[in-house]
Amino acid sequence: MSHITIADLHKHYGATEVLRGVELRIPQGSVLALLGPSGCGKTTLLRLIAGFEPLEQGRIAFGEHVMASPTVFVPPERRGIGYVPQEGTLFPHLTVEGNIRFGLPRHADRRRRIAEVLALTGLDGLGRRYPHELSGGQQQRVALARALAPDPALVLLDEPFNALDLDLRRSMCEDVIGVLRGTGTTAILVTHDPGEAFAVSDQLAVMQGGVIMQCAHPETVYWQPASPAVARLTGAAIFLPGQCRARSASCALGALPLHQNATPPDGAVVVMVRPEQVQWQADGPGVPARVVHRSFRGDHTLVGLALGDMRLDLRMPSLSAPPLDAHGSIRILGACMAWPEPAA
Ligand SMILES: Nc1ncnc2c1ncn2[C@@H]1O[C@H](COP(=O)(O)OP(=O)(O)OP(=O)(O)O)[C@@H](O)[C@H]1O
Repeated sequence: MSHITIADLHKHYGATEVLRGVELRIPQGSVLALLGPSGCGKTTLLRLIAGFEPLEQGRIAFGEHVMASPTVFVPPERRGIGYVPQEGTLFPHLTVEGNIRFGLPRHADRRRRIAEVLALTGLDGLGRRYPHELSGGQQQRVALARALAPDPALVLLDEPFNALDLDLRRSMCEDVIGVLRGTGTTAILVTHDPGEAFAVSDQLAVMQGGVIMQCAHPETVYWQPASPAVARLTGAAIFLPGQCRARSASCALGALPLHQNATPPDGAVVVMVRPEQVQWQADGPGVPARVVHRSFRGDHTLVGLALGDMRLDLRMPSLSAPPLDAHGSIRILGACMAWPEPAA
Protein backbone atom coordinates (compact mmCIF):
# COMPACT_ATOMS: atom_id res chain seq x y z
CA MET A 1 0.00 0.00 0.00
CA SER A 2 1.21 3.55 -0.59
CA HIS A 3 -0.37 6.73 0.74
CA ILE A 4 -4.01 6.94 1.76
CA THR A 5 -6.21 9.58 0.21
CA ILE A 6 -9.53 10.65 1.64
CA ALA A 7 -11.34 13.13 -0.53
CA ASP A 8 -14.55 15.08 0.06
CA LEU A 9 -16.09 12.48 2.37
CA HIS A 10 -19.69 12.98 3.44
CA LYS A 11 -21.86 10.89 5.74
CA HIS A 12 -25.33 11.39 7.20
CA TYR A 13 -27.10 9.57 10.00
CA GLY A 14 -30.74 10.42 9.35
CA ALA A 15 -30.95 14.15 8.79
CA THR A 16 -27.67 14.85 10.61
CA GLU A 17 -24.57 15.34 8.50
CA VAL A 18 -21.83 13.72 10.59
CA LEU A 19 -18.93 14.07 8.09
CA ARG A 20 -18.86 17.21 5.97
CA GLY A 21 -16.26 17.11 3.23
CA VAL A 22 -13.38 15.38 5.04
CA GLU A 23 -10.02 15.58 3.22
CA LEU A 24 -6.84 13.83 4.38
CA ARG A 25 -3.65 12.51 2.82
CA ILE A 26 -1.63 10.09 4.90
CA PRO A 27 1.84 9.10 3.63
CA GLN A 28 2.81 5.44 3.83
CA GLY A 29 4.38 4.43 7.15
CA SER A 30 3.30 7.62 8.92
CA VAL A 31 1.07 8.13 11.95
CA LEU A 32 -1.89 10.49 11.82
CA ALA A 33 -3.59 11.46 15.08
CA LEU A 34 -7.24 12.44 14.81
CA LEU A 35 -8.16 14.75 17.67
CA GLY A 36 -11.57 16.19 18.42
CA PRO A 37 -14.37 16.47 20.96
CA SER A 38 -16.85 13.71 21.61
CA GLY A 39 -19.37 13.30 18.81
CA CYS A 40 -17.38 15.19 16.16
CA GLY A 41 -17.27 12.17 13.83
CA LYS A 42 -13.92 10.50 14.55
CA THR A 43 -15.23 6.94 14.89
CA THR A 44 -17.53 7.41 11.91
CA LEU A 45 -14.53 8.38 9.79
CA LEU A 46 -12.59 5.28 10.93
CA ARG A 47 -15.59 3.06 10.21
CA LEU A 48 -15.83 4.40 6.67
CA ILE A 49 -12.09 3.84 6.10
CA ALA A 50 -12.38 0.29 7.49
CA GLY A 51 -15.37 -0.41 5.26
CA PHE A 52 -17.85 -1.01 8.09
CA GLU A 53 -20.11 1.67 6.61
CA PRO A 54 -20.77 2.76 3.04
CA LEU A 55 -20.06 6.36 2.11
CA GLU A 56 -22.44 8.70 0.33
CA GLN A 57 -20.07 11.07 -1.39
CA GLY A 58 -16.31 11.29 -1.84
CA ARG A 59 -13.53 8.74 -2.22
CA ILE A 60 -11.19 6.62 -0.12
CA ALA A 61 -8.13 5.31 -1.98
CA PHE A 62 -5.10 3.30 -0.88
CA GLY A 63 -2.46 4.33 -3.38
CA GLU A 64 -4.14 4.06 -6.78
CA HIS A 65 -6.75 1.57 -5.54
CA VAL A 66 -10.14 3.06 -4.80
CA MET A 67 -11.62 1.34 -1.75
CA ALA A 68 -14.83 3.31 -1.52
CA SER A 69 -16.75 5.82 -3.57
CA PRO A 70 -20.44 6.13 -4.45
CA THR A 71 -19.85 3.40 -7.08
CA VAL A 72 -17.09 1.27 -5.51
CA PHE A 73 -17.16 -0.69 -2.25
CA VAL A 74 -14.28 -3.01 -1.32
CA PRO A 75 -15.41 -5.12 1.67
CA PRO A 76 -13.51 -4.75 4.97
CA GLU A 77 -11.77 -8.14 4.76
CA ARG A 78 -10.17 -7.16 1.43
CA ARG A 79 -8.85 -3.76 2.55
CA GLY A 80 -5.85 -5.03 4.56
CA ILE A 81 -6.71 -3.01 7.64
CA GLY A 82 -6.24 -3.83 11.32
CA TYR A 83 -8.78 -2.26 13.68
CA VAL A 84 -8.11 -1.77 17.39
CA PRO A 85 -11.35 -0.55 18.93
CA GLN A 86 -12.02 0.85 22.38
CA GLU A 87 -11.57 -1.64 25.20
CA GLY A 88 -13.54 -4.80 25.80
CA THR A 89 -13.44 -6.50 22.44
CA LEU A 90 -11.46 -9.67 23.16
CA PHE A 91 -13.29 -13.00 23.06
CA PRO A 92 -13.49 -13.92 26.76
CA HIS A 93 -13.68 -17.69 26.11
CA LEU A 94 -10.48 -17.73 24.03
CA THR A 95 -6.90 -17.52 25.29
CA VAL A 96 -4.56 -14.78 24.12
CA GLU A 97 -3.29 -17.12 21.38
CA GLY A 98 -6.85 -18.05 20.45
CA ASN A 99 -7.79 -14.38 20.14
CA ILE A 100 -4.79 -13.69 17.89
CA ARG A 101 -5.36 -16.85 15.81
CA PHE A 102 -8.90 -15.68 15.10
CA GLY A 103 -7.63 -12.91 12.83
CA LEU A 104 -5.27 -15.13 10.80
CA PRO A 105 -6.10 -16.81 7.52
CA ARG A 106 -6.17 -20.63 7.63
CA HIS A 107 -3.29 -21.09 5.20
CA ALA A 108 -0.90 -18.95 7.27
CA ASP A 109 1.86 -20.40 9.43
CA ARG A 110 -0.22 -19.46 12.43
CA ARG A 111 2.04 -20.74 15.20
CA ARG A 112 5.04 -18.77 13.94
CA ARG A 113 3.02 -15.60 13.36
CA ILE A 114 1.41 -15.76 16.80
CA ALA A 115 4.84 -16.08 18.42
CA GLU A 116 6.07 -13.11 16.35
CA VAL A 117 3.25 -10.76 17.30
CA LEU A 118 3.39 -11.83 20.96
CA ALA A 119 7.07 -10.82 20.99
CA LEU A 120 6.37 -7.63 19.04
CA THR A 121 3.72 -6.46 21.49
CA GLY A 122 5.59 -7.46 24.66
CA LEU A 123 3.27 -10.36 25.51
CA ASP A 124 5.82 -13.18 25.56
CA GLY A 125 4.76 -15.89 28.00
CA LEU A 126 1.12 -14.76 28.21
CA GLY A 127 -0.25 -16.71 25.24
CA ARG A 128 -2.11 -19.29 27.34
CA ARG A 129 -3.87 -16.79 29.58
CA TYR A 130 -7.50 -15.77 29.25
CA PRO A 131 -8.47 -12.07 28.95
CA HIS A 132 -9.76 -11.92 32.55
CA GLU A 133 -6.27 -12.97 33.72
CA LEU A 134 -4.69 -9.87 32.14
CA SER A 135 -4.45 -6.20 33.13
CA GLY A 136 -6.30 -3.59 31.05
CA GLY A 137 -3.06 -2.57 29.35
CA GLN A 138 -2.18 -6.19 28.51
CA GLN A 139 -5.67 -6.76 27.10
CA GLN A 140 -5.24 -3.81 24.76
CA ARG A 141 -1.86 -5.19 23.67
CA VAL A 142 -3.64 -8.42 22.77
CA ALA A 143 -6.14 -6.42 20.72
CA LEU A 144 -3.19 -4.79 18.96
CA ALA A 145 -1.46 -8.16 18.44
CA ARG A 146 -4.67 -9.54 16.90
CA ALA A 147 -4.92 -6.54 14.57
CA LEU A 148 -1.24 -6.83 13.56
CA ALA A 149 -1.19 -10.60 13.03
CA PRO A 150 -2.37 -10.55 9.39
CA ASP A 151 0.33 -7.91 8.68
CA PRO A 152 -2.03 -5.10 7.68
CA ALA A 153 -0.71 -2.08 5.81
CA LEU A 154 -2.95 0.26 7.83
CA VAL A 155 -3.94 0.08 11.48
CA LEU A 156 -6.83 2.10 12.88
CA LEU A 157 -6.70 2.74 16.61
CA ASP A 158 -9.94 4.09 18.08
CA GLU A 159 -9.05 5.49 21.52
CA PRO A 160 -7.64 2.08 22.41
CA PHE A 161 -6.33 3.02 25.86
CA ASN A 162 -9.24 5.07 27.12
CA ALA A 163 -9.83 2.84 30.12
CA LEU A 164 -6.27 3.24 31.42
CA ASP A 165 -5.13 6.03 33.71
CA LEU A 166 -3.38 8.99 32.09
CA ASP A 167 0.27 8.04 32.65
CA LEU A 168 -0.20 4.40 31.64
CA ARG A 169 -2.28 5.45 28.63
CA ARG A 170 0.42 7.77 27.33
CA SER A 171 3.26 5.28 27.83
CA MET A 172 1.20 2.42 26.31
CA CYS A 173 0.35 4.62 23.37
CA GLU A 174 4.00 5.50 22.77
CA ASP A 175 4.94 1.79 23.02
CA VAL A 176 2.27 0.76 20.57
CA ILE A 177 3.09 3.48 18.06
CA GLY A 178 6.74 2.39 18.42
CA VAL A 179 5.73 -1.14 17.41
CA LEU A 180 3.84 0.19 14.38
CA ARG A 181 6.74 2.39 13.34
CA GLY A 182 9.06 -0.61 13.68
CA THR A 183 6.97 -2.52 11.17
CA GLY A 184 6.46 0.45 8.82
CA THR A 185 2.70 0.27 9.32
CA THR A 186 0.62 3.34 8.51
CA ALA A 187 -1.64 4.24 11.43
CA ILE A 188 -4.53 6.49 12.34
CA LEU A 189 -4.96 7.07 16.07
CA VAL A 190 -8.19 8.57 17.36
CA THR A 191 -7.79 10.41 20.62
CA HIS A 192 -9.27 13.27 22.59
CA ASP A 193 -6.00 13.82 24.49
CA PRO A 194 -3.84 16.52 22.82
CA GLY A 195 -0.74 15.37 24.75
CA GLU A 196 -1.07 11.85 23.37
CA ALA A 197 -1.68 13.19 19.85
CA PHE A 198 1.36 15.50 19.99
CA ALA A 199 3.63 12.76 21.35
CA VAL A 200 3.09 10.14 18.69
CA SER A 201 1.91 11.68 15.43
CA ASP A 202 3.61 12.86 12.26
CA GLN A 203 0.45 14.73 11.31
CA LEU A 204 -2.23 15.97 13.65
CA ALA A 205 -5.74 16.40 12.24
CA VAL A 206 -8.11 18.45 14.40
CA MET A 207 -11.76 17.70 13.79
CA GLN A 208 -14.89 19.48 14.89
CA GLY A 209 -18.47 19.13 13.70
CA GLY A 210 -17.54 16.63 10.99
CA VAL A 211 -14.91 18.91 9.46
CA ILE A 212 -11.09 18.66 9.53
CA MET A 213 -10.22 22.13 10.73
CA GLN A 214 -6.45 21.74 10.38
CA CYS A 215 -4.07 18.92 9.50
CA ALA A 216 -0.36 19.61 9.91
CA HIS A 217 2.75 18.73 11.91
CA PRO A 218 1.84 18.72 15.64
CA GLU A 219 4.12 21.67 16.45
CA THR A 220 2.56 23.72 13.67
CA VAL A 221 -0.94 22.96 14.96
CA TYR A 222 0.03 23.87 18.52
CA TRP A 223 1.87 27.11 17.84
CA GLN A 224 0.06 28.19 14.68
CA PRO A 225 -3.50 26.90 15.01
CA ALA A 226 -5.70 27.66 12.03
CA SER A 227 -8.46 29.17 14.16
CA PRO A 228 -9.35 30.06 17.77
CA ALA A 229 -11.32 26.79 17.94
CA VAL A 230 -8.25 24.72 17.00
CA ALA A 231 -6.21 26.68 19.58
CA ARG A 232 -8.74 25.76 22.30
CA LEU A 233 -8.93 22.11 21.29
CA THR A 234 -5.17 21.67 21.42
CA GLY A 235 -4.29 23.28 24.76
CA ALA A 236 -4.53 26.31 27.00
CA ALA A 237 -4.61 29.61 25.13
CA ILE A 238 -4.77 33.29 26.02
CA PHE A 239 -6.97 35.42 23.76
CA LEU A 240 -6.81 39.21 23.77
CA PRO A 241 -8.22 42.03 21.66
CA GLY A 242 -5.56 43.82 19.63
CA GLN A 243 -4.72 45.90 16.61
CA CYS A 244 -2.66 44.51 13.77
CA ARG A 245 -0.33 46.60 11.63
CA ALA A 246 2.71 45.70 9.51
CA ARG A 247 2.97 42.05 10.75
CA SER A 248 2.82 43.12 14.41
CA ALA A 249 -0.12 42.86 16.82
CA SER A 250 -0.44 45.39 19.65
CA CYS A 251 -2.32 44.18 22.70
CA ALA A 252 -2.18 44.30 26.51
CA LEU A 253 0.90 42.04 26.37
CA GLY A 254 2.85 44.47 24.18
CA ALA A 255 3.60 44.65 20.44
CA LEU A 256 4.03 41.04 19.29
CA PRO A 257 5.36 39.74 15.98
CA LEU A 258 2.99 37.51 14.01
CA HIS A 259 3.69 33.86 13.24
CA GLN A 260 4.27 33.08 9.57
CA ASN A 261 0.81 31.44 9.22
CA ALA A 262 -1.00 34.40 10.77
CA THR A 263 -2.37 36.49 7.94
CA PRO A 264 -5.01 38.85 9.31
CA PRO A 265 -5.60 42.11 7.49
CA ASP A 266 -4.49 45.25 9.34
CA GLY A 267 -7.10 46.38 11.87
CA ALA A 268 -8.91 44.89 14.86
CA VAL A 269 -7.84 41.33 15.66
CA VAL A 270 -8.05 38.61 18.29
CA VAL A 271 -4.50 37.79 19.45
CA MET A 272 -3.56 34.35 20.80
CA VAL A 273 -0.49 33.26 22.75
CA ARG A 274 0.11 30.06 24.71
CA PRO A 275 0.48 30.61 28.48
CA GLU A 276 4.01 29.21 28.47
CA GLN A 277 5.08 32.07 26.20
CA VAL A 278 4.47 34.47 29.09
CA GLN A 279 7.69 34.98 31.04
CA TRP A 280 7.69 36.55 34.50
CA GLN A 281 10.59 38.89 35.31
CA ALA A 282 11.33 40.21 38.82
CA ASP A 283 12.75 43.30 37.12
CA GLY A 284 13.60 44.43 33.62
CA PRO A 285 11.59 45.92 30.76
CA GLY A 286 8.14 44.56 29.94
CA VAL A 287 4.49 45.00 30.84
CA PRO A 288 4.17 45.72 34.61
CA ALA A 289 2.48 42.89 36.52
CA ARG A 290 1.64 41.94 40.12
CA VAL A 291 1.03 38.51 41.67
CA VAL A 292 -2.54 38.50 43.00
CA HIS A 293 -3.06 34.76 43.46
CA ARG A 294 -0.80 31.80 44.20
CA SER A 295 -1.73 28.15 44.57
CA PHE A 296 0.98 25.53 45.17
CA ARG A 297 0.36 22.26 43.26
CA GLY A 298 3.57 20.31 43.86
CA ASP A 299 5.74 20.39 40.74
CA HIS A 300 3.99 23.55 39.54
CA THR A 301 2.25 26.54 41.06
CA LEU A 302 -0.76 28.36 39.64
CA VAL A 303 0.02 32.07 39.60
CA GLY A 304 -2.56 34.78 38.95
CA LEU A 305 -1.09 38.01 37.55
CA ALA A 306 -2.78 41.40 37.35
CA LEU A 307 -1.70 43.52 34.37
CA GLY A 308 -3.63 46.74 34.84
CA ASP A 309 -7.25 45.58 34.86
CA MET A 310 -6.41 42.33 33.06
CA ARG A 311 -5.83 39.00 34.83
CA LEU A 312 -3.61 36.17 33.55
CA ASP A 313 -3.48 32.70 35.14
CA LEU A 314 -0.25 30.79 34.53
CA ARG A 315 1.29 27.47 35.53
CA MET A 316 4.87 28.07 36.65
CA PRO A 317 7.51 25.63 37.88
CA SER A 318 7.17 25.83 41.67
CA LEU A 319 10.84 26.65 42.19
CA SER A 320 10.62 29.81 40.07
CA ALA A 321 7.07 30.95 40.94
CA PRO A 322 7.11 34.47 42.45
CA PRO A 323 5.56 35.12 45.89
CA LEU A 324 2.12 36.59 46.43
CA ASP A 325 2.06 40.41 45.96
CA ALA A 326 5.40 40.43 44.09
CA HIS A 327 5.75 43.26 41.57
CA GLY A 328 7.58 42.62 38.34
CA SER A 329 6.88 42.52 34.63
CA ILE A 330 6.15 40.04 31.88
CA ARG A 331 7.44 39.58 28.38
CA ILE A 332 6.25 37.29 25.61
CA LEU A 333 8.57 34.73 24.06
CA GLY A 334 8.19 34.15 20.33
CA ALA A 335 5.39 35.20 18.03
CA CYS A 336 1.60 35.24 18.30
CA MET A 337 -1.35 34.17 16.17
CA ALA A 338 -4.05 36.67 15.25
CA TRP A 339 -7.36 36.48 13.41
CA PRO A 340 -9.77 39.18 12.28
CA GLU A 341 -11.89 40.09 15.29
CA PRO A 342 -15.17 38.32 14.42
CA ALA A 343 -13.31 34.98 14.04
CA ALA A 344 -13.31 34.48 17.83
N1 LIG B 1 -25.22 4.38 13.89
C1 LIG B 1 -25.53 5.65 14.17
N2 LIG B 1 -26.79 6.12 14.01
C2 LIG B 1 -27.10 7.41 14.26
N3 LIG B 1 -26.22 8.33 14.70
C3 LIG B 1 -24.95 7.93 14.90
C4 LIG B 1 -24.54 6.57 14.65
N4 LIG B 1 -23.22 6.48 14.94
C5 LIG B 1 -22.83 7.71 15.34
N5 LIG B 1 -23.86 8.58 15.33
C6 LIG B 1 -23.80 10.02 15.66
O1 LIG B 1 -22.83 10.61 14.83
C7 LIG B 1 -22.07 11.58 15.52
C8 LIG B 1 -20.61 11.25 15.42
O2 LIG B 1 -20.36 10.04 16.16
P1 LIG B 1 -18.92 9.42 16.30
O3 LIG B 1 -19.05 8.17 17.09
O4 LIG B 1 -18.31 9.33 14.95
O5 LIG B 1 -18.18 10.55 17.15
P2 LIG B 1 -16.76 10.51 17.87
O6 LIG B 1 -16.07 11.76 17.50
O7 LIG B 1 -16.07 9.24 17.58
O8 LIG B 1 -17.21 10.56 19.40
P3 LIG B 1 -16.51 9.90 20.71
O9 LIG B 1 -15.20 10.65 20.91
O10 LIG B 1 -17.49 10.20 21.79
O11 LIG B 1 -16.32 8.42 20.45
C9 LIG B 1 -22.61 11.62 16.94
O12 LIG B 1 -23.53 12.68 17.03
C10 LIG B 1 -23.31 10.28 17.07
O13 LIG B 1 -24.39 10.38 17.99
